Amino acid sequence: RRSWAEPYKIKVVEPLKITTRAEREQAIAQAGYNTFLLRSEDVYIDLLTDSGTSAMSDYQWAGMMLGDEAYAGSKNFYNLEASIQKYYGYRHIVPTHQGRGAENILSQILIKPGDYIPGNMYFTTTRLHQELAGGTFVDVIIDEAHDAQSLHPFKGNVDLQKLTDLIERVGAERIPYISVAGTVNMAGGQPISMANLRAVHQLAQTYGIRIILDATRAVENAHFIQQREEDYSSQAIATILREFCSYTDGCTMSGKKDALVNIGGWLALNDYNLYEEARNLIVIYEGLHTYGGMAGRDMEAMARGIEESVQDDHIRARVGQVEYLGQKLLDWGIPIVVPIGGHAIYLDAKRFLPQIPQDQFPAQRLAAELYLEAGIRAMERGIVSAGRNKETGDNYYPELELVRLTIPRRVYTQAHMDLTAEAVEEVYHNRDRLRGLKMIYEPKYLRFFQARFELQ
Ligand SMILES: CC1=C(O)/C(=C\N=C(/Cc2ccccc2)C(=O)O)C(COP(=O)(O)O)=CN1
Repeated sequence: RRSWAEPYKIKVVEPLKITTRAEREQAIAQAGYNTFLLRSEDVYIDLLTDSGTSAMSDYQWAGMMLGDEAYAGSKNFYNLEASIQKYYGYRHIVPTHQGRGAENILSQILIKPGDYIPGNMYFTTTRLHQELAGGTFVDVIIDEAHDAQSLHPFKGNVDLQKLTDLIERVGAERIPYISVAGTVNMAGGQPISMANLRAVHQLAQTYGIRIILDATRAVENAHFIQQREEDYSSQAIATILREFCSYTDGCTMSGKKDALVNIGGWLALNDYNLYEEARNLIVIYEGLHTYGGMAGRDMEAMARGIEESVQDDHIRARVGQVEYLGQKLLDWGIPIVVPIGGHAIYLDAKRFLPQIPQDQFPAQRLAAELYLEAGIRAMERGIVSAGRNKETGDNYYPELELVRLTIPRRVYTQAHMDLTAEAVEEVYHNRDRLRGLKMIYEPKYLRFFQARFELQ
């Protein structure tokens, strides 16, 4: 079997600074042991997020020079609208500056206080916007998704019994929509199968309940459908994506992931009346309905990024790089979430650091240690990210206590992956000496972004 290589060559590079351990000890202490508070210049390999960190192509950069910065009616908006309609299949498009812009508008037009929004595992910003609109998120994902070691090929699947139970308990009129994410970030970038989404669609139709897709990484989800569902093994990614979206009534989108841009997003809706409401809120929160918080050049880059993102060679290489890193770690016995996800490797901090109780933030500690070891920045995806129950104020104690090594698209080489694997292995080798953290500053919302910690 011939090795695979990236379907692109590199034309522009950004030199990276390599720091000393002493410099990193100072930097992480000043950052309160929170990788979000590190300066980018103090980071060697930045695996914090795949959001907004991808490299654009020459085709996209050329598009940046074609920015029509007219306040209203920019031609780049119509190019973007056409690209979304072509590849995602939705009828009406409302541009937003990024995913949260779409989540804010969607929540305001669809959620009433006392509503329930079922979804396949929570996502931090999505759930917060649902709660700010007076809704309650209800997790209806299959149980296997909460088990880091389960090899279920589609851990993003909805448990139809859990969904039915909720609908029977609260009534369909209290459920403005079902929130489906493909892939599921907090479960480890895990896909939902086409068969399951089709079944959710059929169930939703019997109750007259809408489905809104979080399409942020739906192209990666299409890759797993192509690889793991036999009916789709010979279908193109673009074809799979269109069918996937056709089972939903609209989507929120962070273009900063699949769509290969540094800023951008949208809210897509098939229902004209909902679109009209969303379009009216855009002029309050995002600007005009033909730019939604983006410059013309950003819309052009995203229109072109969408086209590139659905190419089979691109997505195979993208997910292939994640699999390459994950397989190395599995071969060395490092505990990670399986199956390997689409955009990141998730270290299982519960198994990595069993000596640290969850309320001393093992994933937070592990992310800090990886930075100290090699200047590699990862993200805590455990108890700190899970936050507090909005009613009781108690910490959530999630099954999954993870450190996410998130791979930006078209940025790092295989050598960076090799070095990352070696650094993780080194930390694993010395893991017994690590102790917990205590939180010394806790923000009210999405605390993981700005919280500060000290060594126990
Ligand atoms: C599935 C999904 C996402 O992953 C997503 C953003 N992800 C991000 C960025 C992020 C957001 C919140 C906490 C930490 C990191 C990621 O690092 O994974 C958004 C919001 O989009 P936005 O950032 O453009 O507002 C909606 N849905």
